[in-house]
Amino acid sequence: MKTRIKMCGLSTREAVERAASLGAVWAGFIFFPKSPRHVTVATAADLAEVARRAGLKTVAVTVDADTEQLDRIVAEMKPDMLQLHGAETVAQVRAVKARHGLPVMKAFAIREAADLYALRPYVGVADMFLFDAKPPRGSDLPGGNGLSFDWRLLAALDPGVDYMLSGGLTKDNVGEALALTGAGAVDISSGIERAPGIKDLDMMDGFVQAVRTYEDNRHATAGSV
Ligand SMILES: O=C(O)c1ccccc1N[C@@H]1O[C@H](COP(=O)(O)O)[C@@H](O)[C@H]1O
Repeated sequence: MKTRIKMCGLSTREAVERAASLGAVWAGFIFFPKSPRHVTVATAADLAEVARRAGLKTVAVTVDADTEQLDRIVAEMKPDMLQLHGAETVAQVRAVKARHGLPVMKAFAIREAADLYALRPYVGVADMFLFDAKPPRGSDLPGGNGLSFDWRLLAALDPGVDYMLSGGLTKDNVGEALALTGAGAVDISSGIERAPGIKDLDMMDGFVQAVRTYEDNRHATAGSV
């Protein structure tokens, strides 16, 4: 099966259209004012419309958002999925799902094996998981730091857990990340930027090409005797 790709932190029509033409599945929009990728709800609503028309699913990325903020994002942007990238509790995930009737992807920051225990109570509640690196000390950003974690830790995961691998992925390391984890979906933001918050269309091309090259090589190896 083809690796599903989410391109996150999109803030221009060009980047959204390129993500679609490259066959990405999801376009992510960041609602976190301290992020260089932050977009207003109005901008996200416009870009989400472009994304939908181009066949992309849209993801609203929020960090410990309150009810009022989520209500507004859902009403105006009409996302297909909510990515909760803060310290949202199981009860909050359940409440968000009940209120909005949308799938929720809960993000977890991973540095060591024990960090994976945190997701246990969310299994069966969150629709999908996202694994990112822990932010460096003093960082204002809970995600989008361009840092990766030890992908081998995911070997301990229950194979039934549907997740997206993220954190510091680039065209140069995504093949190794996929080989080590067997992830079915990847999420990239900084690795397709020429400067914080500025997506680079050539880097977007390069990333997707690297994913597809990995898949072609894997199939070729599997087919050889
Ligand atoms: O990208 C951001 O600025 C951001 C801000 C707040 C929460 C999440 C954010 N991004 C998410 O971070 C990961 C990894 O990004 P990167 O490839 O390492 O830059 C990704 O899931 C984004 O959705």
